[in-house]
Amino acid sequence: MSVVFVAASQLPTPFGVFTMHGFLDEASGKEHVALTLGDVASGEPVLGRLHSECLTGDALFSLRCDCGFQLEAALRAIAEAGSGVLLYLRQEGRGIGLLNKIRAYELQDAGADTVEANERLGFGADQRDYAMCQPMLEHLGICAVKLMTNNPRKVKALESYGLKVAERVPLQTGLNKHNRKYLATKAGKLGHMLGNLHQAESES
Ligand SMILES: Nc1nc2c(ncn2[C@@H]2O[C@H](COP(=O)(O)OP(=O)(O)OP(=O)(O)O)[C@@H](O)[C@H]2O)c(=O)[nH]1
Ligand SMILES: [Zn+2]
Repeated sequence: MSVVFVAASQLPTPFGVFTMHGFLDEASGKEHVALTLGDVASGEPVLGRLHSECLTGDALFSLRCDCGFQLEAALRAIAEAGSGVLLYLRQEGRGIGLLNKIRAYELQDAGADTVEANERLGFGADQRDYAMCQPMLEHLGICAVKLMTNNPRKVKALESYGLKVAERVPLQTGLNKHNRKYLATKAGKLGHMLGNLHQAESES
């Protein structure tokens, strides 16, 4: 896989001033981003998140999923820790793309769950691969992470690329009445570890 670093700049956010590193995956043409804060290349495990693109949740305030809430919580946690990394991966809709995700939402509006909807459209339940993470993290000098995720596939994927996941840090936030079924399906069919899901349902 050829993932090349292109440029880096500052990215001030409400949580802190991150450094934004831009990468091009030459095979797919996808443009990925890493946000870092503090010293991430010390060799010690850094707080990290692999965040898959969700235009609807990350930018359009959608309550159908938990993505936007997780993005904010992860950046906040990194800022509080004083160092860490968030890889923003352009694998929208668990890899099926935005327009197909809207097709899948249409099927979900008619009663399908998130997995059934993908399958009815001829896709796998989760088509993501995380191969781009290895060269991105290597460029940043990161070999070990404390990974903020509820998704065991992300842990396995990083380990399969020779990266060390020193710890899994649960990232449960943003439960509301619109995403309750979606999150239950993630736990039931996709293996997400969402044991304390019902602790903090927010009104929407
Ligand atoms: N196909 C499809 N994709 C969805 C749906 N809801 C959210 N997504 C996508 O699912 C992905 C969620 O990614 P992440 O935030 O990395 O979350 P995750 O794999 O659930 O694991 P965590 O690390 O625990 O958050 C994003 O790419 C979203 O666009 C849906 O109903 N159908
Ligand atoms: Zn989402």
